[in-house]
Amino acid sequence: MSSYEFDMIVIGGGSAGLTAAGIAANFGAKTMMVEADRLGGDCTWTGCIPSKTLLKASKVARQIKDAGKYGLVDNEPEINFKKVMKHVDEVKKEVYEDADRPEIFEDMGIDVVHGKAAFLDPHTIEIQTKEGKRRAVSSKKFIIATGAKSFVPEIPGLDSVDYLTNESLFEIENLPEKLLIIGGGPIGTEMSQAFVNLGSEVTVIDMASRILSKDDPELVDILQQKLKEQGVKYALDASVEKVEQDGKNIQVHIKKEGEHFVLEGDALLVATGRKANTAVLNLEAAGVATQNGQVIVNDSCRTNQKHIYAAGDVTGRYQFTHMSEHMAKIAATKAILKFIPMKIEDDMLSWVTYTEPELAHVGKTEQQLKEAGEKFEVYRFPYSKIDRAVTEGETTGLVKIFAKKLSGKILGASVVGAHAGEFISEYAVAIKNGVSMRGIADTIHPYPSWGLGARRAADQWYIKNQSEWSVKLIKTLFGYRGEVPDFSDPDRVV
Ligand SMILES: Cc1cc2nc3c(=O)[nH]c(=O)nc-3n(C[C@H](O)[C@H](O)[C@H](O)COP(=O)(O)OP(=O)(O)OC[C@H]3O[C@@H](n4cnc5c(N)ncnc54)[C@H](O)[C@@H]3O)c2cc1C
Ligand SMILES: NC(=O)c1ccc[n+]([C@@H]2O[C@H](COP(=O)([O-])OP(=O)(O)OC[C@H]3O[C@@H](n4cnc5c(N)ncnc54)[C@H](O)[C@@H]3O)[C@@H](O)[C@H]2O)c1
Repeated sequence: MSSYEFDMIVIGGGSAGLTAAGIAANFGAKTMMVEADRLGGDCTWTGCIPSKTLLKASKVARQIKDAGKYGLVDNEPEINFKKVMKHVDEVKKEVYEDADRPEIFEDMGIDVVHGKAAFLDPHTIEIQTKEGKRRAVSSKKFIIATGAKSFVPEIPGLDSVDYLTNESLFEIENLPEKLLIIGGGPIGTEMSQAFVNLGSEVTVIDMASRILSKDDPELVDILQQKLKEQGVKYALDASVEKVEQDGKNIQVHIKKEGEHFVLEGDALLVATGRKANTAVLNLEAAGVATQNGQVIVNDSCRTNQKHIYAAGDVTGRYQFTHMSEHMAKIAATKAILKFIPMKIEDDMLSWVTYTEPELAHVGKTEQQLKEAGEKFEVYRFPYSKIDRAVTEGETTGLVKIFAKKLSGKILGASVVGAHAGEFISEYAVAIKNGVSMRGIADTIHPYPSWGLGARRAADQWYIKNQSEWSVKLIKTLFGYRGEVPDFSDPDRVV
């Protein structure tokens, strides 16, 4: 019998913590979950849910503006921003009530405790409640799932202006007239579209030469072109020199191509990455190793301490809800059942930026494949050839698949366009289960579904593998008398 009070303590109740605690309890471990704030974490309260709800409201506004393209009348949407934000708030609460409430986890037998946890020694944590009460608890095993918060760079003057981060953005009551965003990553890009559609003037400032630097440049260009058409302005390759408050306005001083410019807005969103929540955990007491403040884990999500695992944003490895859940599943299973072979499926990493058009990716990027010296073909298929895209007036888009020429083995895929986030799941299933381009091409997909676009894109594998000599061989073997098609363009789309 263990001398510890619990078999498992999960620290943090966000996407990773909730998943890990649920799995641990399900395996019969006496489990405690400690949460400093509200169960649900970043995703429910300050991340995915509010951002996607705000984006949806903004997309509806855009549809009203652009109704003419469906034969209806273009109209200027009447935007009551307070109501929009009330709706965002209601959706957060709905998700919390449905999936994150403490009672749901208490019903699984989990001891849910509110308070901030810090290690006292490798097997004991101290929990400090909001009221200042302290309690020490011991456990045989731990999973650290304390997430991350916004990283704010040291820009002169930033501390003296009222800037926003994802933690405060979804609490604002008034629509900014001019919103400046520092950072053109997923947060900056999604929010630039949300606010421009709702009527703000938006400028994105980034020190990099392009937005969404982890995504395929060809596809990012397509998305960025759309965002520019909708009114988003960009100051890229720009270094932010200082920030100043000028009455109600905020001035951002930038240097670009050797010249100095001042951008002015009534709101400033800082979206420049994330910083792991490890400062208060006292990880030294547990002997857990970190790098740049992030908990170091191996592919089984184990730290350098055999009984302590970590999952999600606190590890700094991926910073997506689905990856936090994937890691939590591995961490909890490995911690409880030790010998089950499970590891992070890096090759299957996927993500979606939920703009309109969406931008999605799974598996290896073209750049990664080139760097690894891998031989592969790129199969492109434009949305303009997908009948459903035509009927829906959503022809801006491109499917790009990276696969082996002969076997058709899929190594990665990137899609920009409507429902790209759904497309990408088909490629994720294919990569995981070894379904080749031919396998997708030969699978019946209903007409005229979006999914049929995935099949048609896979048909390109047949097209690219056809050649003049193969047709000539067929003709000779069977005595056929037709013409040999023109194969001079290997990238022709059929
Ligand atoms: C604006 C925005 C939009 C996003 N959109 C998407 C998206 O569309 N899709 C996607 O996949 N990902 C998205 N993400 C990323 C996603 O939100 C995170 O990857 C995910 O929430 C991380 O989950 P986590 O459990 O690791 O951390 P968190 O959700 O941050 O949970 C950590 C929890 O630990 C608690 N905690 C911290 N320290 C302690 C302590 N000492 N003791 C006790 N508790 C503690 C915190 O209060 C928190 O509740 C978005 C993020 C942002 C900011
Ligand atoms: N749809 C999604 O899945 C989704 C949506 C939002 C956020 N997220 C997650 O949240 C994480 C954080 O998002 P993010 O957009 O804050 O971070 P990010 O790290 O992806 O992008 C930050 C951007 O800010 C720029 N930057 C950094 N410091 C700067 C400075 N001083 N001046 C000018 N530019 C600067 C960088 O060049 C980069 O382009 C993402 O990595 C992602 O994993 C996911």
